[in-house]
Amino acid sequence: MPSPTSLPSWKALESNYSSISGIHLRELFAQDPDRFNKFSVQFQDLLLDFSKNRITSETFALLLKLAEEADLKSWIEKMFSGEKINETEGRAVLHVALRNRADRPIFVDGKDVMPEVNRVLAQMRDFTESVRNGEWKGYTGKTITDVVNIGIGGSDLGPYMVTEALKPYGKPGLSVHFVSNVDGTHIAETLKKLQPETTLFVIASKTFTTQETITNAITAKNWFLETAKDNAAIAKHFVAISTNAKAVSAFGIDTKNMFEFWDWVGGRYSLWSAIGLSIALFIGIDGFEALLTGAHEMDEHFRQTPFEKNIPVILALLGVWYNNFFGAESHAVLPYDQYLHRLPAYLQQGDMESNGKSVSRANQKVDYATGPIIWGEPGTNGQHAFYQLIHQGTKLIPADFLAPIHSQNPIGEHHPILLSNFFAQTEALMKGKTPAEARLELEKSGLAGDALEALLPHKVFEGNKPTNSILFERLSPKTLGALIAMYEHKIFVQGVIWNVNSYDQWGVELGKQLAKVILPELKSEGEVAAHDASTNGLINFYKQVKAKG
Ligand SMILES: O=P(O)(O)OC[C@H]1O[C@H](O)[C@@H](O)[C@@H](O)[C@@H]1O
Repeated sequence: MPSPTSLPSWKALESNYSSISGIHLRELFAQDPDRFNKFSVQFQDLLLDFSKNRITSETFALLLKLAEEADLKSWIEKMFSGEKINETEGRAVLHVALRNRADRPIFVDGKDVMPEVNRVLAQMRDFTESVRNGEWKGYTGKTITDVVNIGIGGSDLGPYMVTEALKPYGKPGLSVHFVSNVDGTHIAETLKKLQPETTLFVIASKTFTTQETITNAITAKNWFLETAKDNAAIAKHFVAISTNAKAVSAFGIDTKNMFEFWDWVGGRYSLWSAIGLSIALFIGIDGFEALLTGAHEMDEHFRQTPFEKNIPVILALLGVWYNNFFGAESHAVLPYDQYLHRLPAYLQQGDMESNGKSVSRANQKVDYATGPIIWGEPGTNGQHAFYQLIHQGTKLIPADFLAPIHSQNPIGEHHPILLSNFFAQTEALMKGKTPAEARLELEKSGLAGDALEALLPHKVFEGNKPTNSILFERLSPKTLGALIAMYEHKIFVQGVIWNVNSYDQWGVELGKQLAKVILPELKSEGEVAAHDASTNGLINFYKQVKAKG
């Protein structure tokens, strides 16, 4: 696979960029009344309007050509057929198998993975149903009222984001909590609200070696045993989700209370696996399967739809366009749905851990930009915080706006007000306000002369800011599944174009290694001198102040 910058379409995009970068989106809309129809796609209840992007038909055709030249079609087939496309770890990448509702056989090392996937799903069904219907009892015979998922990264962000997003579908009387941070405050504040006899801990860790998770799990176990005083009671209150049975039983959880998944499931792509147990406990297994169905249907759309109508492909190509040709460094995710408040945080791991790479699949340092910085907040909160910079700052921030047509809480005028802000912001970002328009407004307000001239430049909005608008009927489990899969495939496509392995994460290792060295130093006597002056200084300052008590 050659560097993307050597592809003919890349060169053509460079000259396309030079010819269109001076054109305003206003002009593009004025030139073509059909622009919305041309640059929007509908898939089931979801509409993607990408017409407010700085592209012409020629740009779009060249971007599609880039996908062809990057051999995207065959990469998609490689992923879906279980090829080991995570080369640095020698693993297949098969989150699509977890939601393969068609049960199409998928082979890894000559073995169909589907029977195992279905076995664990059935195990999840039995378990979650018995907890939810009260058959599963705590050690004193009480039903479970609280589930605490202990995990971090991919073993936290997905289930947390989804249970927040699907709150209206949750079982009354059953609460889910998430503890991820090794900061003792996180678990302490969570446990304050809970009773050991009615709490179920779900210890979620692919490797079951993650320091944060094991530390939190031990604290949870100690807290539980302080009251229960009987190791045998653990079986009723602790279950594990992992690929590492040995470590699970070493921790003291019976492997019959373990839900398995496999090394071909990446952490940040694992909410579809048993890692989704807290989701299934909260919304029920049928709701969880609806989430899988939504994702599966997006998978099929991605696999089978020509690129020009393929939503993840289009989103990915537009991202490449701004990242590599306009030099945009970040991408904002702006959900106009309070239930999606954790979506930006979830996609930070999904996208940044996947494509935050600088070595190519050919093991060479890349000389072009790869994954963007992902950030965002729900609308309208963001409007009153950072939109100023998007509108009038010096940086180009492409953004995704997402919203449901129907609110889950249709109270008074709230939802039309929310959506009017969505539409107004994307319009304002696109159109801006010209100096002539700003002048007219100021004149109407009675301002004139020097005062007007001084204020005028501050009142001008350049506009020409690109946005994607993603509307869907309502935030159901199925639609949410489709939305998440849409972003997963967007990330995949970008990884293919940038020629990086989106499925390893070596960048998380160095800090872990160094923390292991420093932890004993924090506990030992005397000053440390083994590090650089800054690190020594910080550690020794900590030790001095700590010693004072
Ligand atoms: O599920 P685990 O094994 O505890 O890993 C939790 C997280 O650890 C690291 O930060 C990375 O490898 C992440 O991708 C992963 O999600």
